[in-house]
Amino acid sequence: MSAPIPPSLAPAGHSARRSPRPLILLASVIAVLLAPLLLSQFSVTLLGYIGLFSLIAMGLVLLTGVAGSTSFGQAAFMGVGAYTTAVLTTRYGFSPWWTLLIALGVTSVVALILGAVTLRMQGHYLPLATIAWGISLYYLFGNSEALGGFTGLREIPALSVFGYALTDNRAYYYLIWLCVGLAAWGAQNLLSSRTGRAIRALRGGAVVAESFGANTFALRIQTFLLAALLACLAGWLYAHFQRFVNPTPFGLAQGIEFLFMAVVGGAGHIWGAILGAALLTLLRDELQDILPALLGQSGDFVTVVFGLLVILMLQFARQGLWPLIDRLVPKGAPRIASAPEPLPSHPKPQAGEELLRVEQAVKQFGGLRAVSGVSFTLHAGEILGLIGPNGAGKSTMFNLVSGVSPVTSGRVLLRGQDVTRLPSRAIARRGLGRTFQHVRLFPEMTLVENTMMGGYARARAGVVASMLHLERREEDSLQAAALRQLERVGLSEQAWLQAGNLPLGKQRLLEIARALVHDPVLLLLDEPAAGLRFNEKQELSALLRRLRDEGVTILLVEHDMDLVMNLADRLVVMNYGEKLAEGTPEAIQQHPAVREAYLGGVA
Ligand SMILES: Nc1ncnc2c1ncn2[C@@H]1O[C@H](COP(=O)(O)OP(=O)(O)OP(=O)(O)O)[C@@H](O)[C@H]1O
Repeated sequence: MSAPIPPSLAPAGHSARRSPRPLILLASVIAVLLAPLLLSQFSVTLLGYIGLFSLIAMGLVLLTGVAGSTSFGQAAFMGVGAYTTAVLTTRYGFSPWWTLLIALGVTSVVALILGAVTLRMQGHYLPLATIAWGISLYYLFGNSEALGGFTGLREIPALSVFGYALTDNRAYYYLIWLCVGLAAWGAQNLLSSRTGRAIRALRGGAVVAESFGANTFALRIQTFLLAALLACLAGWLYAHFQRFVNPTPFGLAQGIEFLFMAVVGGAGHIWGAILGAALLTLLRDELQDILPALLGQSGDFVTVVFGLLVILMLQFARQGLWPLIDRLVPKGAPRIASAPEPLPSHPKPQAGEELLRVEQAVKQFGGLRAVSGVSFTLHAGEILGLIGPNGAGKSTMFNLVSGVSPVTSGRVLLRGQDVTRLPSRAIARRGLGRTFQHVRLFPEMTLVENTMMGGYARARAGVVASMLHLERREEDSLQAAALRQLERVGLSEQAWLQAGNLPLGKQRLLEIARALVHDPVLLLLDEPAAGLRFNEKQELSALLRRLRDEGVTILLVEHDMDLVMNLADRLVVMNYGEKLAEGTPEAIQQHPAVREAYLGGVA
């Protein structure tokens, strides 16, 4: 069945004119193709290095810029690729094309082991771990006699393609830039896909991505693996380009420089990786002659300059240089599919069906009982308000229901199924959608992209299908679902604007649209009226009432008594972690214990 998009959803805020971007891309490809014919041998070699470093910086864009996991150890993965082929070709006579497969395999094993051990680390522990393995692998290369020690391995054979030996730097240049082109295409595809959006969401913390049903640890591992494989490919190409390897280019200093490339170019942008690699490689080439002459002494002053450059970038252009360039070129109008397939939906509950049952839930934080034996039920088509004074345990209860933190004892059942011990992504996949007390959107992404994130669990395409752009139909369906929910919450006019441009009230509506794309059977709203103005609160009330009338079931944690009393069908009142009362808003307003403990003069 096709689901046409209403004409009212035509994209606003985009240029109707043709974007020059395809032409610029074509001109860049032609420039890359012609460069070896016009430039000196030295310049072609330099461009070859830029290509190699671009591959590694692209991996870092995905890993660090997009997924938010900082790595100083990518040079070590380049070393794994280079040394694997160096040893196998020089010592054992393997064909280089076989060694590519073996190197990718070895890198996968190393990356999966390192990733499994280190990627669970939070904060600064992960970068420290990447430094540790960067140093370890460097000394492993240097101290192993089998790997040629610090003097390295020589006479690595040239690659040959269809019997034609690539002994000329120009031929390598084309091979390297073919790899760069394919990697950039795949990475761009990935970033604009369902998986790419979930990887982007990792920066917002695991709780957000898990609330869409994404397995954040698996996403981190996949991104880590991808970055490692790109570095390995660069290392393999490097070994056959140089025909010689030693440990120096795979040390920590080089790992840091790769990170600089990504930061300077624009750590969140694939093209920024190429820009950063080009700028720093060309700058190093120029400065290593100029600086010693200028300063009258020899030494690695280039790294000092790079360090200062990165500090300045972090101070004045934290997103790197690419966004500054990108802003100058207008974007084309987005493509809107005309008749996409609908996405799979959760089976709809019967009116009045018991959706949620919380039985004697207890949450203990050390000596504090934040939730103490609370029970309640929620039926399909209801709005249930969870209220109570500050510190009463509402947010903790919200986290127990959504699986963000496990109960100490008691049970939570969703549609009759025990979900007590399930992680939040599994509960999300059973039909729970949620918003956050402090809005957790992605300000640089459009409203449509933000909303599409919510449909993660309703689509299937993984990393490989996304990189090869085989998920187009699914993407169309996700986009159509996102546009429909944006219209439902009244944001279709702004659909193609960046979410960061919205006032808080609209951002809260956008979070609701994102949760609705998930097709929730139960919607959890955590203080949706917090920080809203009077008009915005009225808009929110009207929307929630409309959603209830359309059959959406809502559990609402809210401080605004006017809003909650007028909206909720029933209320559960918590105080000091316990359930104080339960009933209709009218009954609650008359409840003596509630009046005394909480409502005071409001009732
Ligand atoms: N992770 C935690 N570790 C320790 N104590 C916690 C933790 N989370 C919450 N608490 C404590 O549990 C109690 C209940 O907190 P909770 O945030 O659930 O209350 P609340 O009703 O949502 O309050 P508010 O309306 O201010 O958001 C508080 O005393 C709080 O300090």
